[in-house]
Amino acid sequence: MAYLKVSGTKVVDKDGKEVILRGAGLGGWMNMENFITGYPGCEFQIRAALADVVGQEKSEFFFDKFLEYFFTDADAAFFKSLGLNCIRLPFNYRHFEDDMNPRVLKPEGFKHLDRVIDLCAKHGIYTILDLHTAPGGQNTDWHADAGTHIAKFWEHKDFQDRVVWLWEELAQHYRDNTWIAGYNPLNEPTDPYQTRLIAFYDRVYAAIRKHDPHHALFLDGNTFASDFSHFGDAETRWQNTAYAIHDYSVFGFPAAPEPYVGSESQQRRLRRSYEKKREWMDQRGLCVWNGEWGPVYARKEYEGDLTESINEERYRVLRDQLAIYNKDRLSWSIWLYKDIGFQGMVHVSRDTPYMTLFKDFLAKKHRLAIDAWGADDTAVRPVYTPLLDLIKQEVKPEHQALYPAPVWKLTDRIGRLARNILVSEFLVKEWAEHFRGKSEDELDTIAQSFAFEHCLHRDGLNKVLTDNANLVAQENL
Ligand SMILES: O[C@@H]1[C@@H](O)[C@H](O[C@@H]2CO[C@@H](O[C@@H]3CO[C@@H](O)[C@H](O)[C@H]3O)[C@H](O)[C@H]2O)OC[C@H]1O
Repeated sequence: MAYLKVSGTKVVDKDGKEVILRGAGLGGWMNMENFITGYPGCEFQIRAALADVVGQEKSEFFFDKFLEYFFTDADAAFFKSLGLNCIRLPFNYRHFEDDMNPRVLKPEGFKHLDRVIDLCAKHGIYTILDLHTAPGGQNTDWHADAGTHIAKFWEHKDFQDRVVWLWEELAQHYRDNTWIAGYNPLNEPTDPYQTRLIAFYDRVYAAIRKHDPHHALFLDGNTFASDFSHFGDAETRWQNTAYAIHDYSVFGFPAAPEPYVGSESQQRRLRRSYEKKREWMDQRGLCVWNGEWGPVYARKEYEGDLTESINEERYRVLRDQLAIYNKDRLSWSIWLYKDIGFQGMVHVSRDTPYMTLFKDFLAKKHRLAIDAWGADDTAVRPVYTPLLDLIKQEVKPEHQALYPAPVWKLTDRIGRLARNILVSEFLVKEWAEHFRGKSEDELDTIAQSFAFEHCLHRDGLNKVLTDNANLVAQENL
């Protein structure tokens, strides 16, 4: 088999035939995330806390088992059966490099990544490798696993040097694997000055190409993959490269300004926000990949009787987004394949050992709104309103919109710092304490909760995806 390539606006195979990549992201796996796997804060915090409670060896055992069960042959077979052909694989740099031992490759990092790439290949599924975290944090959010809202990656050359080094290692390891559709060197950068991102991309491009002239690159726009306005003529320096937008629509989230009914003006808004993100590529005839998109879903335990109607509305957003993408023959990767029940195509059943163990804790997390993604802060809003009012009163309006504004409003910033970073931090130990005294067998059973066999399917979402797969197959879209 030969490598896929980017040619003009398309991804093509060796015969120049267009291949539209349609799939999902394996978030929460080699880069764990709070709302996906159910812990508070960031991955580095819960890993340290679990080691404190059960010891380093048992903690490593648990996480290794978690990585194993999270994606197996059964997952790949199911994924393929939905008519999808590509999985984006987000991973945390810490699997490959220790902060206390920089630039020394940890070969064990390849264990599960290689395994899943091969499993996917066996089922005819392409993969895209996504470095989802970088030393210091390349963006302001929890999924950069830095524990802070300041993206230090942009301020320390050494952090950037380390990522360039890591991609050289990865490129050497994967250069011959034709089932890898390409590399996505940095998830959702937020560089407040914009220019440092382009300089970094120039460096990482050259570093990868030194070892691997074949694989396509998928480069995210700045500010959570939404803004290419400062890319200038950079595309002239980068060959075999596609550009990644992340096309989340506010209509797919609890913060939607109004119920989504698919009205003309709502559809126009969906399309406008998508077109704005891809403007730079369209002006230059470049290839676009939508690396993340998709609504979150209501849950019976929180939204009660409204659950089904809310979710029907979200499926409608999904269908309308897909109609837009089909028209443009867009390659996309929906967020997300598996989780504990908020956004995934499959989710861990509530009667598993993990979900039973954490039932009350998860309810508390929800009440305190300590995960940022799709948060419902109703129960705690009165606590934070005085802080918001104070800032509004005391800070000049022109100083209130700190980057990444306008994507982050003032309320988002307060929520991120006060709830998602500060309050979360206090709950890390409580999460880890649930494991105290557990034997290896018990830890294994808990980790097994994430296995495909113990997951339920989000049928509404999967039906939209398979209907779409049938449609595009019939109509050659
Ligand atoms: O790991 C993923 C992560 O990659 C993803 O990041 C978020 C993407 O959306 C950001 O906000 C959106 C920016 O564009 C506006 O148009 C949308 O309305 C916003 O939702 C957000 O700040 C990022 O954290 O999110 C999910 C993680 O699991």
